[in-house]
Amino acid sequence: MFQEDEKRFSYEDHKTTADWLLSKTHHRPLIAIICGSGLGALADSLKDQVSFKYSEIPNFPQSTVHGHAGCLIFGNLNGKPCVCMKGRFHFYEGYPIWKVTFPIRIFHLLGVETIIVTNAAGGLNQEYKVGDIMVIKDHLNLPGFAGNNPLVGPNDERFGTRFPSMSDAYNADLRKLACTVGKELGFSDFIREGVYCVLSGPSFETIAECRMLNCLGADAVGMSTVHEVIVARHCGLRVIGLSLITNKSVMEYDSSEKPNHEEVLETGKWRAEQFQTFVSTLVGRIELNNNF
Ligand SMILES: O=P(O)(O)O[C@@H]1C[C@H](O)[C@@H](CO)O1
Ligand code: HPA
Repeated sequence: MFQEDEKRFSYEDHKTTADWLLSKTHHRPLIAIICGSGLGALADSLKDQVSFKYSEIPNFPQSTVHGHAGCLIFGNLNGKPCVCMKGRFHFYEGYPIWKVTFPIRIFHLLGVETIIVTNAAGGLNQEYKVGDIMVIKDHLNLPGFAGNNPLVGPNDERFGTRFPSMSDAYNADLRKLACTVGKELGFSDFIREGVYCVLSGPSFETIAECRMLNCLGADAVGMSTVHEVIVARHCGLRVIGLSLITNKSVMEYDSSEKPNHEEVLETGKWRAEQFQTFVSTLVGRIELNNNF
């Protein structure tokens, strides 16, 4: 694969980035949030913000996708110290998979203990509606079946073990908390729990692929998140994942629907307020300092 020609970042390179950030801000985040496509408004609700463009952070890749602004924002959300990626990196942008997940290890070195990964996704489950929020219960790493796993390559034990378990990837207590918070907010009509499947993109799925993924047990399909989650679990972060169902996957040959990025961003805008309330309330209820 052409991307693997690039030299991987060492533990020391990661430390350089983390130490640079720690020297530039007084914030010491315990929760990291990754904003999915069209969900960047979430980052704007942080109080006492200190913000860095990705272009000024040593070793950081750049965002190239519309709807991913490209800045790292530190601040407090509902009283909790957070760091928020307003814009993530995707494999389809041409980054090697280890670079896509670079920020996760930076979060670990900053002292983060819990990560909230959000994304926009197509709804494969026929009961799902556009605008539903799916709490991710588990994932299917389809690129991983073909060897595209971010942990392929030499393992640095300072980050984590060679063979991490993924049977507990999405923290059960946090999933339960998310469902409780959803109920309390009166959001039950559009909160779901399901399985997210990652593909590499950037092309959307064919009808046959959507049918196959649904048969395999996937409720939603997207182009991100799973690689971040694998690296997060490898270095011991606690994970909760949330998918906004921005479009229904096309499952019928007589349908004239076509998934498109504009619809994805529009749904993000349309659900922005409730999505922000949901995440902010959840953050307020998360127990910190390894008290889990
Ligand atoms: O970053 P996420 O996974 O939210 O973005 C999804 C996948 C593609 O990047 C894009 C397609 O519209 O949205
Ligand atoms: N497929 C893949 N990725 C996506 C989709 C989709 O339908 N919607 C948003 N991201």
